[in-house]
Amino acid sequence: MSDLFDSDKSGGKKVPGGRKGATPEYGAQDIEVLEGLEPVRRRPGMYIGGTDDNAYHHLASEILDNAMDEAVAGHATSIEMRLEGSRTLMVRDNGRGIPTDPHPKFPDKSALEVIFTTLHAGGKFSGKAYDTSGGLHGVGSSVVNALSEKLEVEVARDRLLYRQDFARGIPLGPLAEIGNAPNRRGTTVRFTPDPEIFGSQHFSAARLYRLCCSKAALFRGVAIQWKCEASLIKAGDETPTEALIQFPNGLEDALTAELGEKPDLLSPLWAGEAELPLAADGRTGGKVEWAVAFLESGNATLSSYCNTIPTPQGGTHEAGFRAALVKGFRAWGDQRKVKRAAAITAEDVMGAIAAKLSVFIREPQFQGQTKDRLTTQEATRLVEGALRDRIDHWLGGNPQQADNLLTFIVERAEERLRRRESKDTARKSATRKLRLPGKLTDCTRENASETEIFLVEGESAGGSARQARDRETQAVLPLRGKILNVASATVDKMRANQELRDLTEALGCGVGSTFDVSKLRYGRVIIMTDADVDGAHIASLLMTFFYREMPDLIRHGHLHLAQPPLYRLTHGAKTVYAMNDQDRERRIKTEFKANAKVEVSRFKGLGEMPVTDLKQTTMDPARRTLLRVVALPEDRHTTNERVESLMGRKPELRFRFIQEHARSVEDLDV
Ligand SMILES: Nc1ncnc2c1ncn2[C@@H]1O[C@H](COP(=O)(O)OP(=O)(O)OP(=O)(O)O)[C@@H](O)[C@H]1O
Ligand SMILES: [Mg+2]
Ligand SMILES: [Mg+2]
Repeated sequence: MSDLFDSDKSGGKKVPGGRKGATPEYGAQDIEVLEGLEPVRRRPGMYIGGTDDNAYHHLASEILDNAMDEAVAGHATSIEMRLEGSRTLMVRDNGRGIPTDPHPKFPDKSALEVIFTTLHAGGKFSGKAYDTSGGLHGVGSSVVNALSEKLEVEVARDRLLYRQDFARGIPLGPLAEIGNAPNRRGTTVRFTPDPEIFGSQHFSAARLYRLCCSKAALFRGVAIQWKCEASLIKAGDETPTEALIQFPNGLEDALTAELGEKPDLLSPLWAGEAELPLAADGRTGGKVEWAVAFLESGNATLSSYCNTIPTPQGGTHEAGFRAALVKGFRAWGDQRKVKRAAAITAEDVMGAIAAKLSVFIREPQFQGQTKDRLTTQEATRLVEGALRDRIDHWLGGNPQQADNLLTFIVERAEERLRRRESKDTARKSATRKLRLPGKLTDCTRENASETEIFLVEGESAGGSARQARDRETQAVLPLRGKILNVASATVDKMRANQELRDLTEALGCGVGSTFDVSKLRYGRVIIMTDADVDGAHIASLLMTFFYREMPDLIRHGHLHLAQPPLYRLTHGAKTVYAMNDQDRERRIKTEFKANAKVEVSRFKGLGEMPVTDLKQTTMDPARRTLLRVVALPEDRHTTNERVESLMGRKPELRFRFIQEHARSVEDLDV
C-alpha cells in the first residue's frame, strides 16, 4: 500500500528532447488503482465532504446513524454517547450487534471485519435487515475506520463478547472472542480521528450533544444517554456532563424546546405523524412526522430529515411539504371566498413558519455520502399526499384560527407583490431579468445605458472576447459562423432560427411589432467580426436583420461595428496595428524609420488574436474606434427594396457609418 505514495516508482519517463519544463510522458503507468480503504485516506472529501470541523463531526454522525438505524428498525432502545477525551468518542447501542460470523464471500474474515475494512459492505442494500435506514451506501463504518488513528469495536452477541482493533483502517489482529456477555447485546465503537488527516481538530461537546438531541427527537422509541468529562466542556457552554435525552412527543417537543420561553405564536403548534402508503410488496411505506409553528415575527426555519439523517439542503420531501401547505391555505381561502388567497405562494407560507419535518422512507436517495439533500423523487408525492388531508382537517377544525392564519399569510403575499412592483419600477424595465440564452456571457452592471454587448463570430472568438472584456460593462454573445440570410428568408423561418432567437432574447427588446427600445438591455450593440471578407459578410447579414426587424435600434443609434485590426506591425519595442492592406503600407511608411525591418503579422481571426491585443485595439472603450451604424435617411420603403435586392453582396452600402473614437464622435464618409 505504501508504494502507492512513492512517486519515484510511479513517475513516468521524461520525453527525450522535450521542451524545457515539459511534463513526463502520460501513459498507463500514471493511472493508479487505489485499493481497500486507500481512496478514503487519499480523498476524504469524497466521503465526508472535506477535512474541516464539519467533516470531523460527520464521523460521529456516521457511527451514531448506524446505532439509530438499529433503533429505528426496532432492535435497539438505548444508545450511549460518551466523549472520553477531546478526540476520542464512544458510541454504544443495545441492538442486534454487528454480525461476527465468517463472511460467505471472505470465509477467513468475520462479517464485522469486512464491514470495517471494505467499502460498500453493508446490510442495508436489500432492505431485508432494515426497512427505513439512514444508512444505505455501506461505507460509513469503513470510512470512519480509515480516517481514525485507532478504532475499537466490541460486540455482545449470542451471550459472547467479541472485540477487534484497527489503526488507520488496518486490523491489528482478527476478531477475538474476549469473554461472556450473558445479559448484554449490542455494538460499541470507540474511535479517535487521525491527526494526520485532521490536524489538531477535536470534538465539540456542544455540537455532539445537539446531535444527540436532534436524533432523539426524530425517533421517540430511543433514549440517548449522554456523558462527557467536565474538562471537555468550554467555559460558558451549558452542555451538561450527563443527560438522558428522550422526547416522548418527538418533533413537537423538540420544536417547543427550540422556540424557547415566549414564542410569538399565531396559533398552537400543528404537529402530527402519518403512515405512508404500503409498498407494492406489502411492506411498510414508511412515515412522515411534522411540527409547525406559525410565527408573528416571521423568523422562518425549516429543519428536515430523512431516516434521521439531517438534510440541510432540503430536497424532495421539503418540496412535498411546501406544496401541501400552500395548497392547504389556498383551498381554505377558496372555501372562505377569500379571492386574494389565490396569490399565495410557498414563499409566503414558508416565511411564516418554524418547522421540523421528518420522513422515513425505504431506499432513500441522497446527494453524496454526507447526505445533505434528499433526491428520492417519490418523496414529494408521498409527503404531499399524506399532509394534504391533514392540513385541511386541521384548518377546518378551528375556522376562527384558520382565518387568522390565512389573513396573516395573504398579507405577506400582498406585501411581497408590492415589494416586487416597486423594485421593478426602480430597476427600470430595460434591465429586467429575462430568460437569457445560455451562451450569453452577461455583464454585471444593471444600468442598461452604461453597458454594451459584443456579437461575435463563433465560439473561439467568443472565448477571446470573454477574456478581453470588462466583466462589469461588456457582455459577449457568440453566434454560429454563418447566420441565416434574412433578406431571402420568410418571417417564420427567420423567427425559428436559433441564432437569431438567442440574439433577440439577449437584447430583450423584442422584434417587429413587439419591438420596444426602452427594453433594450444594453446601451450599445456591437457587431465584432473578423477583419476579412467572411467577417464583413456576417456583419452585413446582422445589419440587415436589425434593419428589417429592429429598425429603431439603428435609428436610436444603438448599433455599432467594432474595428478589429488585421495586422500587427512591430519593430523593436514599437507595436502598431493596421486595419487593412492600405493602412498597413501607410503605417509602415509613416510610423517606422525608413528601411526598418518591420515584422508584420496577420491575424487569422479574432479567436487567434492575443487577448491583450484584442482588448487594446478593439474592445477597450478608452482606446478603440467604433463605427456607429446609421440608416440612410431615405424613404423607408425604397431602402427596404434596395436592401432586399442587394442582400448577399454589399448591404452595408445602405448604411452610413459614424466613427466614434474613445472620447470624440465625428462624422465620417465611408
Ligand atoms: N451499530 C450497529 N448495529 C448493527 N449493525 C451495524 C451497526 N453498525 C453497522 N452495522 C452493520 O454494518 C453495515 C455497514 O455499516 P456502514 O455504516 O458501513 O454502512 P451503511 O450503514 O449500510 O450505509 P452508509 O454508508 O450509508 O452508512 C450496516 O449496513 C449494518 O448491517
Ligand atoms: Mg451507516
Ligand atoms: Mg463499510
